[in-house]
Amino acid sequence: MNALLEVAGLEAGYGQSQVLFDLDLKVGAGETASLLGRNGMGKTTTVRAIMGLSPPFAGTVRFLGERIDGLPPDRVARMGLALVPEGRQIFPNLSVKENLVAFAANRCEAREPWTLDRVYAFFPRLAERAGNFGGRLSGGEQQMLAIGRALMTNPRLLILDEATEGLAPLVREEIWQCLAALRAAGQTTLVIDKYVERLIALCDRHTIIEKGRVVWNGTSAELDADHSVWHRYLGI
Ligand SMILES: Nc1ncnc2c1ncn2[C@@H]1O[C@H](COP(=O)(O)OP(=O)(O)OP(=O)(O)O)[C@@H](O)[C@H]1O
Repeated sequence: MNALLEVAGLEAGYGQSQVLFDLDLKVGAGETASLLGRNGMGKTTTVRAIMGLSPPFAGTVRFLGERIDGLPPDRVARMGLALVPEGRQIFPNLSVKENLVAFAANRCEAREPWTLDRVYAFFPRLAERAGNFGGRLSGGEQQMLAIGRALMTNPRLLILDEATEGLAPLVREEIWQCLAALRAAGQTTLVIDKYVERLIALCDRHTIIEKGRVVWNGTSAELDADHSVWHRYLGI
């Protein structure tokens, strides 16, 4: 696999408290990958370490073959990584349009970059609500805005942390469809979520962590075929 992101031997945590141990993770160019695990197992910490938000204690994070561990978050973002964080964190007092243009860039030098018009075509609901404050949107619209804002940076790698959390089933389905469309468009994506069946349908490969360590990784076909893994590590 031609790895776009390659995490090796990652150890990270908060202050004296170590959360991740010798964690390896790869995402190939053009792949959609998932990071799975029960609550509190270290998924968000992994993403924070990749993005430079929680500098690793040890290990390496390579992006396009270059070391990015230890770089500040803005440098990591400029390399072409974009995070849609847990809780969305859109700007409530900026309009939809202002949220979208705030960090616009063409990080991956795409021939057909994401622009305001393209994001509006992808999420017509955002076009309808262009002048509304972010804080006045529904949960699903806020999630679309968070994804649209990340796409406006034209990321080489899009990371979504619990993008469907707290959404009604129909709205959740809209987000899954949007992720499938991004995959079809060739977007490389790392998805953290808990809906295994939807992730199997969406993703190429999966990594499961427990107590900060990788306990399983494999393809969708392998995860689909072994429900004992779901039971053992995901409590399903
Ligand atoms: N800011 C922090 N300071 C100290 N400990 C933290 C902090 N954030 C998370 N932790 C701890 O790190 C561990 C891993 O948390 P993390 O948020 O990475 O898990 P997660 O797998 O993303 O779970 P969830 O699905 O609940 O978000 C947990 O024990 C958590 O209590």
